[in-house]
Amino acid sequence: MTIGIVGGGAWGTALAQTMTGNDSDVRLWVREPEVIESINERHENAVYLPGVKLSEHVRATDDLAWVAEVSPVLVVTPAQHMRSVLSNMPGKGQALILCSKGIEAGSQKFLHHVAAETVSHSPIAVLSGPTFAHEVAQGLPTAVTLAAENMELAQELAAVIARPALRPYVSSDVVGAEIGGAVKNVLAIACGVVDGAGLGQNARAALIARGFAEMTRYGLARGAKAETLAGLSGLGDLVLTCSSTSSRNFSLGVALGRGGSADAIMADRKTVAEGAFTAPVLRESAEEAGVDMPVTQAVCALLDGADVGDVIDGLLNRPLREEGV
Ligand SMILES: NC(=O)C1=CN([C@@H]2O[C@H](COP(=O)(O)OP(=O)(O)OC[C@H]3O[C@@H](n4cnc5c(N)ncnc54)[C@H](O)[C@@H]3O)[C@@H](O)[C@H]2O)C=CC1
Ligand SMILES: O=C(CO)COP(=O)(O)O
Repeated sequence: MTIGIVGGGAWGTALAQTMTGNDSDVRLWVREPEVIESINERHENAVYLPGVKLSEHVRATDDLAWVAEVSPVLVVTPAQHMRSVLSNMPGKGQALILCSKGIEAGSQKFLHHVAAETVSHSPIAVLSGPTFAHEVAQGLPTAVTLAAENMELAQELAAVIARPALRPYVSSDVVGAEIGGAVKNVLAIACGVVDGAGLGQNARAALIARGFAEMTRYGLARGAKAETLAGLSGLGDLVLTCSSTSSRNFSLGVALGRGGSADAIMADRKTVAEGAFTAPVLRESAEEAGVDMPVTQAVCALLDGADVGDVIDGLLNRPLREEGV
């Protein structure tokens, strides 16, 4: 079988390599000519996933129409570029599996809404969970949530993408799967700040737990199911990303916690730290829904240049409250 992938960053490339595992061919749409050359000539994505040998069954291309001929197509662009990329993709009823994590700035739309608006007639699913690209590319065991409103579609797609070391769990909670992935990126920045500012392991655990409470409040207000938020795409990914400098979001937070400015830190990077883009959109969306998200607000303040000590004091000096709300 042939699988399409749109987006040749670390995650799109890792998924491409993994998908070849069932004797499948992969058509991978890549934006940068030098990355296409690196994948097709040297079987490595030297820019975004260096050091991983790719199968000859991965063919990189700049021809979106060629990728769109097959089904399913995994969509792995940065969240803020999904609309512009998909609006150039011919809709042929191919199933789309969205693997990006974020909320569209400006519209506050979740990515399955963005995809539905840009590619007509495509059934849509979301793949999300604790998945560092470099580990998946090495074939290390990984479990993900695969959500589609139509459970039969979710099961069908799960069978197509399952591999010996990639285990999808199906769900019909598309909104929940998206919210977990989007919100955890923001919380991972906060956990990185705790690390960078030397606040200790207790503070990090507190932040994970209170961050999860925040994710749950927001998720429930937006129609997610609690069990999805407590699953792989929510709590699972939150724990992963809040624990390791392998996370770009966590490492952005570490640099902020050491007193760096967001603009300067991100100017040096080619890779995407989605939480920096999600945080202000999430804050707006939460305010509209009447949901209190103090950690998200703190991350927004830090990204806007607030002093780390002041922001931490602000969080610690909030009125005492009941835990379960
Ligand atoms: N890297 C990882 O371990 C994982 C990443 N993700 C998600 O996958 C999505 C893609 O992230 P990565 O593959 O890690 O990207 P990356 O950080 O490795 O690479 C950046 C990507 O952005 C693309 N890009 C830059 N400017 C663009 C533009 N104007 N239009 C379209 N594309 C543009 C580049 O071509 C490249 O593919 C993100 O939403 C991320 O949260 C999800 C799970 C794991
Ligand atoms: O989403 C991820 C792991 O599940 C990757 O996290 P970062 O984008 O923070 O590197």
